[in-house]
Amino acid sequence: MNNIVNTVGKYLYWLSIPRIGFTDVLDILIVSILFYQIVKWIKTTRAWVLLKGIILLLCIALAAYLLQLHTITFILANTMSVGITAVLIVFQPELRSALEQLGRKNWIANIFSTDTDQVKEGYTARTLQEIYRAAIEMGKVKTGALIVIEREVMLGEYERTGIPIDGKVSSQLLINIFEHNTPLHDGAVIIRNNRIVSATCYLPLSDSVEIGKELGTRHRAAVGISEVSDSITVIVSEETGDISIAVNGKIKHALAPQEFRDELSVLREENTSSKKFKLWKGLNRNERKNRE
Ligand SMILES: Nc1ncnc2c1ncn2[C@@H]1O[C@H](COP(=O)(O)OP(=O)(O)OP(=O)(O)O)[C@@H](O)[C@H]1O
Repeated sequence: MNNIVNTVGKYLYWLSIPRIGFTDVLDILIVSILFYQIVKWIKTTRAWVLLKGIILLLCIALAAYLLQLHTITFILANTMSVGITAVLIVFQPELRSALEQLGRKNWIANIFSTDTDQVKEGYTARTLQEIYRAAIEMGKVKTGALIVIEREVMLGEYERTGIPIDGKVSSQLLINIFEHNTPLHDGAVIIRNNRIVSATCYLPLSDSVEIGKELGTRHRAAVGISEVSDSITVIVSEETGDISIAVNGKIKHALAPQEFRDELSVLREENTSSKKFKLWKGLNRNERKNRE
């Protein structure tokens, strides 16, 4: 009898609810906020894609371990330690900018803010139509233009190199910005959430050898930004009036109007397919705003 009571007592001991003090709650709260802030930051950088890759690798490592696949477990365990050093080197610019922001940020306001201006709303058909119309018009008269359309990866550090605009996207505004001999025509325009956020932005230049020799720094800058982000960049050549698109480190040069329209429509499809659930509210709100 005593034995049974002792055994049950042992199990009940493990089942008993531990005492939670104020410091434990504070501890969990701080860790949760930190974790949330880190994930939020990662989501706005190209490290997000990498994080998904790391999670996949961890799943494979776990499966290999459970299935006793010793060689795969050994290889993954060893590459991961080297991988961490590689990640620190590759993402050195992002880490540096995060640490710089740490010093600049108003932390209390940031932690408790709903951060509504950071919410991605998705591009409306109207915005894409305005960009299309502006590029075609500028191409006809050979006005050089560089239009970066932000997607998941935030382009804040490039936006800060330019002059803030915060204007609704319209073909007239874009044409006006890139008009020769005006103060805003040099550099790139960045578009976020159907608004032109900044003009005269300086973009990183690509050193890819795949870019044709006939293409100069405007095209290199477009490819450069597409290498460090998931943005889509529209380039209008001042020399030829050709319209090109840079995406994922590649340039699609001298597009026909229909090809250009199709390339832009990718942004619209993103809203209506993969992000349907996440964005439907924001999209409607945005469309309503645009109709007003
Ligand atoms: N790093 C950069 N970031 C943003 N804009 C840039 C950058 N480098 C160049 N530009 C823009 O490109 C213009 C120079 O274009 P350049 O003639 O060298 O390029 P290109 O690719 O030959 O284009 P185009 O066919 O229009 O002549 C600059 O005046 C500036 O507006």
